[in-house]
Amino acid sequence: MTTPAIQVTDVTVHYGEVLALDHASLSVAPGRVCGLIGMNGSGKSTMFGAIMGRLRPDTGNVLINGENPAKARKQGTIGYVPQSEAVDWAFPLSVRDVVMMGRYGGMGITRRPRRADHDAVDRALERVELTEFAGRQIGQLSGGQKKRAFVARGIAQGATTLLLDEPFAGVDKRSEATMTRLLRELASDGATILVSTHDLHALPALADEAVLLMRRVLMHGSPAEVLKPENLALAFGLDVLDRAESQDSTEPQHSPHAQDSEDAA
Ligand SMILES: Nc1ncnc2c1ncn2[C@@H]1O[C@H](COP(=O)(O)OP(=O)(O)OP(=O)(O)O)[C@@H](O)[C@H]1O
Repeated sequence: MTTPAIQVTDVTVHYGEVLALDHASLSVAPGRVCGLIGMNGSGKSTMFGAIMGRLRPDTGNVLINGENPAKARKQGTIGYVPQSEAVDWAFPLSVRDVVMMGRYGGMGITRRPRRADHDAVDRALERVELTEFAGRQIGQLSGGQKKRAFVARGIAQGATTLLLDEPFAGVDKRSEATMTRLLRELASDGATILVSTHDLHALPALADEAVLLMRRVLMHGSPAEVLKPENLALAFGLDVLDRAESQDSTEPQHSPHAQDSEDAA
């Protein structure tokens, strides 16, 4: 049997009295795109923290390609695209600097970048179609472009597992389509991708499989199965069913995110 790219087994996490993950288990095979969905506070970011080895579970364990997550992080095999809120966009770093950070994990921040590092950064920028923005301060990109800059950081570091926390929040449909295409291409090249999203409409085009999270994994199946209103109701509450009926759709939750535009950049 193939070793799962991401294996979360029986993970429980508390923040003081708050139970954020409750014996959650999840397995994602290499080359798959998996959507992680759940309401606010259902534990998605905590799940990412556990997978990245940034927090120590009270119970259970995580393996990345059969390795300890701290080791995977050190080796650069796991990359992370944070929520926009988690980034200080005013920081005086260019897009190229951000992508170059993907190379520091392997070489230590004290070493000057070498030709191979610059080449890897160039290739990553090209892959995410940001070459022309390389010199721009990171905060002066559109929402979708910022996300792609962080994907490029993961590509430059050679990550084979990518975690994306809300990559579609605050981006327009065109940026969403560009990101979806990019993630699908990376997966066909063998990368494993776990994406948390509130945008349920994005899931069928994006993901091979989806996980419903509510402190524990309520369901893990195809997007079509997970998006059935009766299954979404398990994670989002019964009002989802009412909205689904009124829209005559199996994709009941429209993303309320603010729009921005790549063209505005
Ligand atoms: N540092 C913290 N200290 C205390 N409680 C926390 C902390 N971080 C998260 N929590 C709580 O843990 C639970 C899970 O939070 P988490 O951020 O993982 O959820 P989420 O699904 O990512 O939410 P969102 O969709 O809003 O980003 C929530 O009840 C949250 O309030």
